[in-house]
Amino acid sequence: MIRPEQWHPVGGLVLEPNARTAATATGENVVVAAGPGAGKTELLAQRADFLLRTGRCTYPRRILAISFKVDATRNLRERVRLRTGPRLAARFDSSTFHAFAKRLIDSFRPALTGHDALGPDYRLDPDIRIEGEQVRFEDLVPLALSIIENNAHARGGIRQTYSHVFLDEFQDCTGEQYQLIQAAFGRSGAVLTAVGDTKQRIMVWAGALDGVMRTFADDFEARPLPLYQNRRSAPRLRRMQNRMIAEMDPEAVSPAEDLAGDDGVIDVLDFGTERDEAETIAGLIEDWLAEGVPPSEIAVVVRSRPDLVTAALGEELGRRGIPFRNEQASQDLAAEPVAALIFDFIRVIAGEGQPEAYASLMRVTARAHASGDEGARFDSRMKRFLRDTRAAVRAPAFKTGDLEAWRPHVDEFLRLVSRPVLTALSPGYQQGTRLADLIAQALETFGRELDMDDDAIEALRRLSESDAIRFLTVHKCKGLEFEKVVVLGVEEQLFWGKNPTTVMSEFFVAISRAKRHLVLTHAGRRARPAGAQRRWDVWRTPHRMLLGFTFEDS
Ligand SMILES: Nc1ncnc2c1ncn2[C@@H]1O[C@H](COP(=O)(O)OP(=O)(O)OP(=O)(O)O)[C@@H](O)[C@H]1O
Repeated sequence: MIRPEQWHPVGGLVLEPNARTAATATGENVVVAAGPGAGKTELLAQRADFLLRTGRCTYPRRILAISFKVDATRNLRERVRLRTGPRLAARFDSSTFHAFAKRLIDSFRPALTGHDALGPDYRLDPDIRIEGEQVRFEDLVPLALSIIENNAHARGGIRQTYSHVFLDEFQDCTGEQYQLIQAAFGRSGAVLTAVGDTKQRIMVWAGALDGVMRTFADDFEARPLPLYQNRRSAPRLRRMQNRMIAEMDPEAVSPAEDLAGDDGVIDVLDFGTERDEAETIAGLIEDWLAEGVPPSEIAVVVRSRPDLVTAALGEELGRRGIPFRNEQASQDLAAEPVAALIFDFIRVIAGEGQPEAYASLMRVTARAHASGDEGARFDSRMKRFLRDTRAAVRAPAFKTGDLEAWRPHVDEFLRLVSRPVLTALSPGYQQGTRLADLIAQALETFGRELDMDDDAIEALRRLSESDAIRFLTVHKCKGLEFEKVVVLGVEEQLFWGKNPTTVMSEFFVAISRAKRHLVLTHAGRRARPAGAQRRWDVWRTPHRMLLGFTFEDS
């Protein structure tokens, strides 16, 4: 343990004064409002390191960090583990609002009474609530709130557990979520740190509270500590962001002298049709890859309906053998341990030299039998099975491009791993049909990728994070950053909405993901893609207002 004055930011980072104050605050709540790339998430990781290393978060109490997306929770957990080491990081719980609420329900379920009462084997379902048996995802936060509000034992338990609470992307907190935070930690000894950016508020449709950061500052007497630097984007890109900030939040504008410099590129490309667009953008991407830009540093962002808007580009990339991943379908799935297990299995039997996949496969399957003779027998059975299956899928008669040919092998593998090991992979797998649904989804997703080129290893590359270019919606790209960002279709027909502020915030989130190179496109005509069921506008108009922010003031 070290004294607070001995603490330095880990990784040799230099924190600007407000960031350092927020990272090392001891008795007071803090709200950090800052623009894109200011290092808000990094600040939380540093703060966790400070609290754990100096013992300000006293053993055995813990830190709770709440983010909005599963991959953001993973990212933060991983950063803290790397910075602080596994032993101290074990007291850092990184969770989504839904997961936190579910944990409360599972721990204090008998406190739910009347219509809210739930049996021990209750299930989760996306759409249907059945009294006593099944709840929807959207019911989790209100049920957890009811527990906290009505049960002093639960309230006391949660307050005893957590001495510090972090709230990431707080601008998107909804009324219900805010109530849960208030009920759990309002007027308690817990110290709260909230970070967010009102200009990136894109969850208004889901009930994000108007002015939640200000409300929080008032209710929790939190000290506002704005950050001013942008650690992510090159100056030319920051100047474009700054022109948008001047419209959205004039007080947060940076002085021009802070943004001087020629580094960074913004291209606006105008196309006749989506085919021309696909060809040029695929060509650009091919060049970037040839120059050595890693695929994981390239993202294509669309406002909505990514599967339709990117269809032509996907075909063109496929034709050129460039792996890409449509995150709409696969991002959440890739985070599921059972999907990862299935993909690793296919990698091992279909590919050459897949040491990482093999090692993680064996790590999981080793759990089937702990140790001793039985363990050794299981191990050799698994190895034999893998050898035989490898031979089977390499036989000339095996139809590599047909999902149905793979299915019996995957089924056999999962049977061998055994159901108890599979259900132990994640707490949610014991409930209802979740495990079976995920297995079916993993196979379907693999099948869809397989249809593109009949190549199992290429299909899996497209599904893996590091080897594929990512197609993302604005909502999925929140909190991420890439060297090259292409925003496809900056058109009135895509960037529209009842609330112009939200449209602007969404565009702002998209463009602020780029570190050095931003490409904005629009096409005059987008042919109706196969599978477009709802309204589809063939003729398109460039979004002049949004594109106007690319012009440098002279
Ligand atoms: N103090 C610092 N010094 C150098 N680099 C930093 C510092 N803080 C953050 N960074 C880097 O800057 C980039 C942006 O940081 P981070 O993702 O934490 O920003 P953010 O404020 O959460 O952004 P956004 O709201 O746009 O998602 C990251 O690459 C991070 O590693």
